[in-house]
Amino acid sequence: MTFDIAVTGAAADAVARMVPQLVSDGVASGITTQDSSLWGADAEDEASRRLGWVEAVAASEALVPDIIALRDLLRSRGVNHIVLGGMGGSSLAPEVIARTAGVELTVLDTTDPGQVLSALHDRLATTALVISSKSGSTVETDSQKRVYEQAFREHGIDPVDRIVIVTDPGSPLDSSARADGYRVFNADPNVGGRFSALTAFGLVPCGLAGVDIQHLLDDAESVSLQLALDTPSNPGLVLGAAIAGTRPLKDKLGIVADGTYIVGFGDWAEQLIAESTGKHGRGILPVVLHVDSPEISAGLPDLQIVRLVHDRRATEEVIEGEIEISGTLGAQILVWEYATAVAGRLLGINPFDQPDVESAKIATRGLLDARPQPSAAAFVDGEIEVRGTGVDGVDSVRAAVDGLLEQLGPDGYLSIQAYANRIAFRELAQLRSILAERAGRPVTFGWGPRFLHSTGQLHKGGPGVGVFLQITTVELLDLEIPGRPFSFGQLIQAQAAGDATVLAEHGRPVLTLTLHDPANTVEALLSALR
Ligand SMILES: O=P(O)(O)OC[C@H]1O[C@H](O)[C@H](O)[C@@H](O)[C@@H]1O
Repeated sequence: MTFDIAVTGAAADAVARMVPQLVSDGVASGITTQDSSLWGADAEDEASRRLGWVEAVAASEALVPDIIALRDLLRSRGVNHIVLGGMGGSSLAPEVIARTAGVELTVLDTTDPGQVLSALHDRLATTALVISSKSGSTVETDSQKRVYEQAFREHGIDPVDRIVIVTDPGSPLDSSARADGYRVFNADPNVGGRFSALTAFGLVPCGLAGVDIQHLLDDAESVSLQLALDTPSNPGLVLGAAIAGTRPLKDKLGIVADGTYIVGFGDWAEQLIAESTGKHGRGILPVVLHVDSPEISAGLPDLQIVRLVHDRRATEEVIEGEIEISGTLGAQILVWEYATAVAGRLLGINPFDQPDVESAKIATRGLLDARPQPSAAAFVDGEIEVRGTGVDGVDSVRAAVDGLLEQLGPDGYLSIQAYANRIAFRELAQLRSILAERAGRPVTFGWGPRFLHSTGQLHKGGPGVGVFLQITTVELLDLEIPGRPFSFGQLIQAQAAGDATVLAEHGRPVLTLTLHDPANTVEALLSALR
């Protein structure tokens, strides 16, 4: 199994219409030789610093022996548990790679105090922490590092022996970590976060956890020549045209794991597609679905289904209108990166920037500085406070959510954003299918603050047709962030409130449900909405 793609229906029409032009324009070879002019003059400067991923496989080979040597050293010291602190492109790929390999890696991409506390209390004596941040300035990652440094010290462990840093050369984290004596792996600064899966960002945490990272690179290498060629069968051109060339554009992309051995691929692809394409009022909304999700059989004209199947045989039985893909994880990562770059060209956008991510960060910082009293709830239903759009004249959570769904347009979608402990309250994710039944439109589910570094860009910069259901939780225990004037609990609340403010400024409806003592209210919420 290397990589196979089959297209039917509108996707096949798009391939027939677009690929010959992409071939004659030399797009595949242009991407491979890092031609930064492929996305227009406005994107050229950024693209000139963002195409290093095309040679990531070759460049990363040199890292493998160092990572394996460090893994063995840590193991010889009794370290058998790896935690990864990082957000977005610095954590989504490692999670998929490790889960697919069946290797334990604790991914801490949160500011939820309960989830951070649980991680801190989990095998600290035999844990090493990888702190990954390209920019070296992401507040979540910095907070995770601070709290682990303190915990290690309190347990008589020198953090220098247990914390490994992955960052770009010259970042603030690079300088401070080197000064503090940490082991630092530098990544290629000419690769953006969401394209960094096959660089040190994907390889260091996974390799330390025990994944066969050489195998991953070999799988990617097996498609790299095919991807470089200006031929009609180039899978990067075919997939790019199939997802971004339909007319009218099917701008929701349902990603369905249907037999693939890859675990959680949609969670990684979400960031790649949403952050790369969702800007200037355009974009493709990734929607992670199950085989039995209501959207699949609903016949929605703007939803393109891509099914990740097990092998070539399955791709011979493609469901009409769908795209079917099989392939190894390494191959899939590289093909989807090429396809996303191709999609950016077809959509006429710069696939390498994320202009609207910063707005939520600014709003969060403003709230952390000013610490305003939270606005009064419009009403309280049981233990759930209700605020936001469409709550006038209603007095139940169910009626408020119905009011939100009524604001869905014919091309709209519902985004559920749960700022919560995604381990302890994983059943909150059931809200997706519960509300998809009722909404009749695509529904996405994201954990906050992790989605802010992923689909968050598209929700604010994309076509502007989403309606938003925020779930926030107030846990009984909070956790201080050493050396910071705010706690994890205050940070996550400010992140939720900041993003709600920015979405509202974009004219989008936002309904916020706040669950006090979530251990006792999550089930009540699910029951209220079933
Ligand atoms: O790796 P870092 O610099 O910490 O960035 C983590 C994430 O931050 C931002 O949200 C960017 O939009 C993402 O693309 C990036 O992956």
